[in-house]
Amino acid sequence: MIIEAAGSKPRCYALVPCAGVGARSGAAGPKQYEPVADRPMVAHTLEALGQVHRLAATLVVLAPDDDRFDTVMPGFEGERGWVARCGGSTRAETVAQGLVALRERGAQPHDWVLVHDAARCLIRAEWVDRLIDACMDDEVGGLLALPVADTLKAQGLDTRVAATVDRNGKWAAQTPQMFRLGLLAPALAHAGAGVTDESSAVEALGHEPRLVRGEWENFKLTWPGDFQLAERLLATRSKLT
Ligand SMILES: Nc1ccn([C@@H]2O[C@H](COP(=O)(O)OP(=O)(O)OP(=O)(O)O)[C@@H](O)[C@H]2O)c(=O)n1
Ligand SMILES: C[C@](O)(CO)[C@H](O)COP(=O)(O)O
Repeated sequence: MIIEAAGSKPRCYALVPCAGVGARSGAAGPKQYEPVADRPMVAHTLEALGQVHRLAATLVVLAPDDDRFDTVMPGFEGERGWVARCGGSTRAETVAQGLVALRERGAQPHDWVLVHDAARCLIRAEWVDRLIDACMDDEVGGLLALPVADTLKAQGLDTRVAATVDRNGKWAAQTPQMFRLGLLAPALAHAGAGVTDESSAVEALGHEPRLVRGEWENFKLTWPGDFQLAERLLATRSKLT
């Protein structure tokens, strides 16, 4: 259990892992800088997070040799926008290093950290607010996720079906994932570099994070075709607003 310091209300910080290479995307460089609806993907992500008023600051964690962010996001760094060039070779390492950077910037163990993939650029402020509302008074924290809608197949040899897996009660994890800094840091240290999301690390310590309904549109741009889909969705949004 994280003890709250007397008189100090927990703050919420966003931590955006942005140090991947995008190997599955087919892009020539890191996919977070690929243009989507006329802007680099990460610009959409950070614009949405900037509209979440309960976030005290957003920390973007870049690869140590990143030379693109400052060009595509001039003026991002300031009171509510922080950058740390300490990304690792896996997402979990990037997030763990980002937590150290948050501590160096004054975040406390009882503060909440909302980890959100740079690659989920269709996130909306209202969905982040939904997660904060659901988790703020929770002991552990939680994540946006969606109940699995398709029938699930387990792969056997040569892409043949080995079994059909019961989809009942199964959810696909999205981000943001929201945990106290003082729980998430030791959870990631315990889980190691290969863990694919924050929730699994927290679960491995015996906790049961809260599942908060996400949105289909909050998908992660992973494969080449995802970029055209995101482009179409963003175009529809700008016509509506
Ligand atoms: N070493 C890494 C790997 C991933 N990420 C970030 O984690 C998010 C989700 O990861 P994923 O979609 O897997 O991104 P990539 O690792 O870039 O893609 P791929 O696995 O296809 O190489 C992305 O915002 C990505 O930049 C990161 O910060 N550091
Ligand atoms: C964190 C995540 O986006 C939740 O679905 C996902 O686990 C990231 O996985 P990846 O293999 O790094 O894309």
